[in-house]
Amino acid sequence: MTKAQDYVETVKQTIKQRDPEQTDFQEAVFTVLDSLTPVLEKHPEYIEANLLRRIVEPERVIEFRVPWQDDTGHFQVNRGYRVQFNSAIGPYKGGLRFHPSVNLSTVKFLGFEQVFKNSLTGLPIGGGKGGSDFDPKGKSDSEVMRFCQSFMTELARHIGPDLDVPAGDIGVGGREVGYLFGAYKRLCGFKNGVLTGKNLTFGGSAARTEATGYGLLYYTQSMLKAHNDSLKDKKIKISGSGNVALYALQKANELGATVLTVSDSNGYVYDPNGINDKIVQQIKEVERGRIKEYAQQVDSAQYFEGSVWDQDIDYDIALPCATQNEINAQQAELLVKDGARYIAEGANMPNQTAAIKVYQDHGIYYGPGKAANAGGVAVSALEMSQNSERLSWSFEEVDAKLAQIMHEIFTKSEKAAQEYGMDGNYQAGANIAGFNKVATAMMVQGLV
Ligand SMILES: NC(=O)C1=CN([C@@H]2O[C@H](COP(=O)(O)OP(=O)(O)OC[C@H]3O[C@@H](n4cnc5c(N)ncnc54)[C@H](O)[C@@H]3O)[C@@H](O)[C@H]2O)C=CC1
Ligand SMILES: O=C(O)CCC(=O)C(=O)O
Repeated sequence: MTKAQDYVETVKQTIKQRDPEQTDFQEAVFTVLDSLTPVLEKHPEYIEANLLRRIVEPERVIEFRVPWQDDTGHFQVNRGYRVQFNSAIGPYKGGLRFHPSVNLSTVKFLGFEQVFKNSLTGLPIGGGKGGSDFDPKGKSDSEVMRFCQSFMTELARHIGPDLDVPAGDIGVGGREVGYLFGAYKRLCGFKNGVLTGKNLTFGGSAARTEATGYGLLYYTQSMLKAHNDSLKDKKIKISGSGNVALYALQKANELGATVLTVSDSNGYVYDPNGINDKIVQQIKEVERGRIKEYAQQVDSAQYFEGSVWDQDIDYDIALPCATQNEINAQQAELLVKDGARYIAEGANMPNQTAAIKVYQDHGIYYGPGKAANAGGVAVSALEMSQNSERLSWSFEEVDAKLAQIMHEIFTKSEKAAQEYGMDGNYQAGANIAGFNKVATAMMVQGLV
């Protein structure tokens, strides 16, 4: 074992011992650490400075009670979190997730990923993430509002436009960001740089709603182009039907691909003629319905219970846009068998580590979430810029910057992989390129 390998193993063991139950967090961290061994060989000063041990420890973890009243008058309690992971290159930045599965391991894994993702955007944002085990599904607007108000009553003291700037994630969209902003304003006054993903009427950015899904397709375009390929006439499988999935679908249709599937946590719809994004938008964004309603409206579509990744059909590109660990090794084997050659992650960590190994073994081009889905946070950072200068840019201007940023993220990752002799390994490339900037910043800031 080299000194670098030995150091990486020691850091991994420390995490396993200190937080044995945080399996999602461990998965995210180990994937990054494994990519960094060659960087440590080249930079022994990072080992000397115990940099990895510091980088895997959040700067601050906030956990709080969120009491709220439901429509029947009963008092309910949820748990709220904000993990302020790393502020080496800018204020903490990252979304809030409201979903019953949220726990400390979830927000720590998401916060850790966010550090490297935000670095890859080239914009001055550190990494953070938060959320709650509150489930907005099935709740009335009034219940969601009361929950958001209570959540912000505690969170407000920990955030600010130059300190920590939350946004949306699963279960937190425009409605929730609006309620959270209203509550913050009553406590601290109108500072629109405190949250992103806001409504356009009070400082939201054009194209933020579309940014993660559109950005995913811009990244995928760059990846295909690197292999003299294009999206035209490609068959795509998308999972999820939320914010990321919907706008990935819309952009894929616009770019001439055929999207065969979308899904939710109950099942998926398959339409060999191509999924119509306007119908999905109406069902999910307007009616807040379930995806099976699509098959009730479109003759050529069928609805199936279960995971879309168990469906056996030929296709070219996989875009998982639902949630973490949605694809296991067996499902990855099926993807290979079905002829898919590219996979780019709209969701955060949708592939289990064993699934990624399958892609590597079969030469499937794999774009990791921290690169492929960075478009959302990139446009959030552009929203912060617009708030600071008290101006609003046009949709076309923001969209053009987004496309440029996604292209640069792909190129940076590709080059970093090449530099370390791992040509075509976009996962290692993204981890290394994201790490380099944060590492340099931490080294010159002394013991932080
Ligand atoms: N909203 C954003 O700007 C960004 C989101 N992401 C990631 O993208 C993913 C999706 O987020 P959003 O679209 O914003 O959330 P959303 O709440 O709008 O949609 C989530 C979607 O995933 C589906 N889903 C949730 N749990 C599932 C499960 N266990 N199995 C199958 N489907 C499931 C839901 O039915 C829904 O269609 C998450 O991993 C999130 O962290 C990443 C970057 C930015
Ligand atoms: O726009 C943001 O700050 C949040 C984006 C996010 O949560 C993510 O990239 O996973």
